[in-house]
Amino acid sequence: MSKVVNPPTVVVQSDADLLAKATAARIVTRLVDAQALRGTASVVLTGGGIGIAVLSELAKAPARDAIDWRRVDVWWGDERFLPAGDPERNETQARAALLDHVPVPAERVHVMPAPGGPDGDDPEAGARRYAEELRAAAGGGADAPPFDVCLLGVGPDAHVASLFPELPAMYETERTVVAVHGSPKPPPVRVSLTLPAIRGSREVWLLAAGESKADAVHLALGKAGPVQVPAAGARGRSRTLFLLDHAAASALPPGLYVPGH
Ligand SMILES: O=C(O)[C@H](O)[C@@H](O)[C@H](O)[C@H](O)COP(=O)(O)O
Repeated sequence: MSKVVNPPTVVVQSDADLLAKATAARIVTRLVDAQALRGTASVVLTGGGIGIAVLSELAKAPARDAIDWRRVDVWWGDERFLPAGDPERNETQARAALLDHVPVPAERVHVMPAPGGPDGDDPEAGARRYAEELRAAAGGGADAPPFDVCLLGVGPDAHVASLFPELPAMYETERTVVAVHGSPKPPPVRVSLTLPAIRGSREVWLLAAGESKADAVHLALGKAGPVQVPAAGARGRSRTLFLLDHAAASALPPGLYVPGH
């Protein structure tokens, strides 16, 4: 079967606040539609400012209860390898922003490893265990489920999840989850989905707000390769959205998107 990847769609909001609200609304529709089609829905969460702001807006959105939270699987695109409960963990922030406020069953919240857990202090062992969890959820011999939506923040260096330019994880073609050492964004040790796992998603949504992201967004929509520009390699099987605010879209050539209000 030939693999056709649709070109990304760019959607621009006036500022970060509206971007977070509009993305939250979009998540409601996406997960409700997935449940109507397949019974369950799956979402991959991201850390970072805009990613957590989206979760806070989702918690506040009156329509959030249109989602049957008992049938949602929650995964992470990356995690900072810090002890459970650490305020800098993406998990801790996602729980405070959303997961503590909606009835997702604990067994459907697929937390990435933390030091001091079943893997000791070994992020590689944790990555292997998370990969097993993905394989078990996917069933049928697949390596990872086709996530309904994979949310990814974008860094100023065009990183997504904990996939940083030129680091060994960018060369991964087999594994779905890897440990990352030497992350330029603190903390240095992280666990991350790889591009092969991300690309198995039905939809990938890249979120960026602020002028510091403008060049990264420009490169990610150009012809750059994913080793240098990880965001250029993050694409969904059926759809890829770049959800931006005006500042993050400011380096894009005219004509790439329809200017909003
Ligand atoms: O653990 C993390 O920090 C991330 O998951 C990371 O990939 C983040 O999404 C980007 O760095 C964007 O973060 P900001 O929105 O805060 O710039």
